[in-house]
Amino acid sequence: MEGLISLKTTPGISSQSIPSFNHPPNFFLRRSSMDLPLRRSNFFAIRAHQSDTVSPKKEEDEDALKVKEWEVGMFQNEVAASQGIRIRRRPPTGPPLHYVGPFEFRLQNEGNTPRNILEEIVWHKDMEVSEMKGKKPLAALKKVIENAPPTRDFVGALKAAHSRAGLPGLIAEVKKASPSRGILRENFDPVEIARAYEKGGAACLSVLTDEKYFKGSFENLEAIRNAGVKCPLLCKEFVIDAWQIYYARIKGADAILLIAAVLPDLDIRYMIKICKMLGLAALVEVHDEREMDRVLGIEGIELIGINNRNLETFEVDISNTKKLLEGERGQMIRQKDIIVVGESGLFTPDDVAYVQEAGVRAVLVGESIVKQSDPGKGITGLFGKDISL
Ligand SMILES: O=P(O)(O)OC[C@@H](O)[C@@H](O)c1c[nH]c2ccccc12
Repeated sequence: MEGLISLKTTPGISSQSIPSFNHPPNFFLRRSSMDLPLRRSNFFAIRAHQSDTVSPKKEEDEDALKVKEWEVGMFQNEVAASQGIRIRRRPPTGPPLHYVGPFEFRLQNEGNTPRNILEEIVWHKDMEVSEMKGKKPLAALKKVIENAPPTRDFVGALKAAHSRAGLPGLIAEVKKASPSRGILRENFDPVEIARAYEKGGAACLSVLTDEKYFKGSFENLEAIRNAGVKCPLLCKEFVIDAWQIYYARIKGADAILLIAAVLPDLDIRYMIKICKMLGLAALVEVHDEREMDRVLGIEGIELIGINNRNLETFEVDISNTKKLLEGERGQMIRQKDIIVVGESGLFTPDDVAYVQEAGVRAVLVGESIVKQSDPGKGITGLFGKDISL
């Protein structure tokens, strides 16, 4: 049985004063900008609070707007679920409330506990982004972007590396830690690692910016960009809000990751448009056939990453890349001239040859090269030869 985790009375609101409502009480708006959960208690508390200052007509309009917002939120969650997206968005104020007479109480494990690590990361990101947005509003970011140096051609660099060496172009990842592997490198100097990767023949770099789970940062991204590293940079983030794309752009990103397990199609479409506007490449990441099919239905995608790691369970299986590129899917990818990136769990020249054979033109590698005392030499070990020549 689930535990009772809080119990309190609500001043001014008794169960009798709450009109019945057809919507489930624990439904939350998805958008982080609308942080107020429109449960009936809040909804009517807002009304009560406003009633002496707002005219009845205005109040009615505002109520109608709140109900509409609630419905739109419900619709968005339903759309995500219908696309097979299992990752739910964070309930803004914890577990849903229940009422017995004048008492409110909350139950544990009732939609308030993340079901897996990806969901936990996304819920934490929701809070982080709301806070950062407050400090740096979009309008301010847009001003900075007006004077920002141009982006570098991420896709072009991968294509050039692939046709030059006849091997998958390498996106080398600046990665200090991960939730599945813990700390990968103790003495971690992001700029030094980035320079070693560049010297070792990487076509592009990936820089983790998530702090809590991957011990990365936007400062790392900015420092690598400002250190004169020429490889185009992928901002490796959990993007849930377009604001993050603008922020990545001002911190020096040339490309950004969009994870299909987290984002509904409409969000991916919208974010790809923003990327194009800002001169960024979008690497759209999939893990299974369903996500691949969704993404193949979206116009304008140039780069698809196949993650061999399941972000919900951490299981790694490099045959996933092969599986997702077989048959009609592979055909469609070739027709559309999409560059596929094989991601995660690649350690040996055999691994690289295996995913190349499966059809990738690029690979994204972290652990196996970042762990080496000289990450540049790690690249030589990964490919079985010096690719910097
Ligand atoms: O360290 P690896 O197994 O070589 O994996 C690198 C990269 O693929 C992995 O870090 C990654 C792929 N997709 C992600 C999404 C979020 C965070 C991390 C990732």
